[in-house]
Amino acid sequence: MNPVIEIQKMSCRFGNVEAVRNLTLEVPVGSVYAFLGTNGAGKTTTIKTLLNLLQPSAGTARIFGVDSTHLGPPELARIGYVSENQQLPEKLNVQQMIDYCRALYANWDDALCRRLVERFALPMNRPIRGFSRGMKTKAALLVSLAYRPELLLMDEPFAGLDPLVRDDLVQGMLELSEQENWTVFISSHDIDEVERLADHVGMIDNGVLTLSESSDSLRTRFRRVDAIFAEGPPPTPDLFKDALSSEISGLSARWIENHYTDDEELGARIRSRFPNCQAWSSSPLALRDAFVALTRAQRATPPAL
Ligand SMILES: Nc1ncnc2c1ncn2[C@@H]1O[C@H](COP(=O)(O)OP(=O)(O)OP(=O)(O)O)[C@@H](O)[C@H]1O
Repeated sequence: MNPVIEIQKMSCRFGNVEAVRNLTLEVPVGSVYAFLGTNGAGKTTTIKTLLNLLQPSAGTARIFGVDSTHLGPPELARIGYVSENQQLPEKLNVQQMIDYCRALYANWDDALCRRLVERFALPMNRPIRGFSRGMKTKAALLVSLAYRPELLLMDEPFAGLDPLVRDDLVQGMLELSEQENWTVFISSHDIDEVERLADHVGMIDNGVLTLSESSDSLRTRFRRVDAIFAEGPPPTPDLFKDALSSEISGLSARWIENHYTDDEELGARIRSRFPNCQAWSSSPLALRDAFVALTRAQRATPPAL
C-alpha cells in the first residue's frame, strides 16, 4: 500500500533560514508517526508544508499521492489538523460549533461525535472563549475527529497541558486508533508525551532528519551497556567512538549501543574490542534517553562541508 505521506528531498526556506533541509520520509498507512524535535527544529514548517500552508523551496511532499501544492477540497476533507494555537470560534459553544462543522463535512459521524463529547466531558453550553487550554484542545480534537479523517496531522497538541488532560487525550486517541484505520502524524518536543501512541518515530534537528523508523526497531537497536574491566590500562574514550555516548569511571564504563541486535553478538564484539573486560550487562534504553543521546551526538558532529 502506498504511504499516506511521502516527503522527498524537501527543503523549506525563510530568507536566509533553511528551516527544513533535504527531508525525506514516509508515513505508512495506519501508523501513528511521532515527529520529534526541539524548539525551532522544523516540525511546524514540515506540517504546514504538508497542508500547503507553506510551499517547499525544493523537493516535494505528497499526501494520498497528491502533491501538497495541488491539494484540493477532496483531499482536505480526508485530513484533520490540530495545532498548538488552534483558532476556534470563540463566541460559539460546543454544540453550536458541532452544528457548524457538521454542515461542512459529508462524512460527519454523529455517533462518534457523541462518544467524543462523552469521553472529553466538555460542557456543551458554555462559550469556548471561557475554556481552559486543555478544554480548547479537546474541543479542537473533537471537531477534527468527528468527520473521520483518514489522516490526522497534529502539531504539538499536548504542549502546555497538565498530565491528567494529556492522559485523557492520549487515552481517547488510543481507543480510536484501535477502532479506526487512520494514520496520525503528531509533532512533539518530548517522546514521553507520545510514546504510548507512536508506532513510528522520526527525529528532526536543526531542519535535518536524524532518524525515521518503527518504535519496535528503535527499542531493539538502542541498549545501555555496563562493563567492568580487569586491572591494567583503563579503557580510553576512543574505544567507544562507535557508541552513542560513553562514560568511563576508573575500571568501569557505561555506554549506549545503537546497533544492538542480541547479547550474543554484543558479547562477541565486547570480547574482541575489550579483551580485559571482566563482566558486562546490557539493559533496554528508554526512548527518551535514546532521543537525548542522538540529539547530543548529532550536535557534536560537525556538519559536512
Ligand atoms: N515565518 C517565518 N519566518 C522566518 N523564519 C521562520 C518562520 N517560521 C519558522 N521560521 C524559522 O524556521 C525554523 C523552524 O521553525 P519551526 O516553527 O518549523 O520549528 P518547530 O520545530 O515547530 O519549533 P517549536 O517546537 O518551537 O514550535 C526556526 O528557525 C524558525 O525561527
